Amino acid sequence: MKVRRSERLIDMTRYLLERPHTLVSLTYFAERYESAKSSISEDLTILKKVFQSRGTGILETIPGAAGGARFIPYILKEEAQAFIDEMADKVADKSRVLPGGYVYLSDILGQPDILRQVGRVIATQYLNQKIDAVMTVATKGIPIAQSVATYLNVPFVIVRNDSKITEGSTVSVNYVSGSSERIKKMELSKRSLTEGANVLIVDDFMKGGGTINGMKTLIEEFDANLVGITVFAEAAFTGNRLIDDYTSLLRVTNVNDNDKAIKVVPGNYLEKVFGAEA
Ligand SMILES: O=P(O)(O)OC[C@H]1C[C@H](OP(=O)(O)OP(=O)(O)O)[C@H](O)[C@@H]1O
Repeated sequence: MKVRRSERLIDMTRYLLERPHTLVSLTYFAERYESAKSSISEDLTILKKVFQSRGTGILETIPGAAGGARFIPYILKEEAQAFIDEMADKVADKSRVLPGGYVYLSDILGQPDILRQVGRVIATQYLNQKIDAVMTVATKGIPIAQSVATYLNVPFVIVRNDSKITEGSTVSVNYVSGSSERIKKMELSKRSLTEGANVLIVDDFMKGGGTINGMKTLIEEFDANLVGITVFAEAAFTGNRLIDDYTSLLRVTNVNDNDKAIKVVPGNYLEKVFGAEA
């Protein structure tokens, strides 16, 4: 039985939002709603306009027999800026200061609504780039990687600091933990990445950059390509930071575990993604 437009629009919206970066054919929708392709095209035009005006994302419409629609989630600069400012206020709490210049983030990055926004913000930075996998290191980076991977609709791979029989054969690299000057090892299952894969690195926190640098080395070992590095927060680091080309949502500019002082400002995300006037 033919489905009314109001019902089609609601169901199409859900269907497309659950399948970001995926081309859904006109034929599929026409059969799903037992409606003419011309009606579906009109539906998609309505969705395209509303998604754009409400800042939901881009609805690419591809014409022709093999045509269809592809939903690309993004976040508008104003919404991203408001979220980053809100996170800066949340993190700038002296009770979060940890020894060694680290900051306690697990409560913030354990909240689904915050993780959803973090994923949307980071995915927006890479929406026009070919990403085959999102990489992070266990443990605290995992929820961020899962959220970004959901918005980009690609797998995420987890680098580990310990060997597990359940990971099968692995590639391992030694790296200098930038903060502690200690040699550490990280490894990734050989099944995780294929040669030439385009990889995005994400993590919750960067201080000396040694962890990120270790993941960069792993990507080289797989003959894969590093597309970008984005972290939720970076700490001011006076040493020789091992990473120079990265993006951060927040920057912890002043943290002192003696007097528990902490100052948090927006990182370089807004400028890198939306331009200098951000
Ligand atoms: O830039 P660096 O000086 O290398 O530090 C950044 C590391 C340290 C910390 O992880 P840990 O707390 O060591 O590990 P886990 O995420 O498993 O808690 C954080 O999640 C980053 O991965």
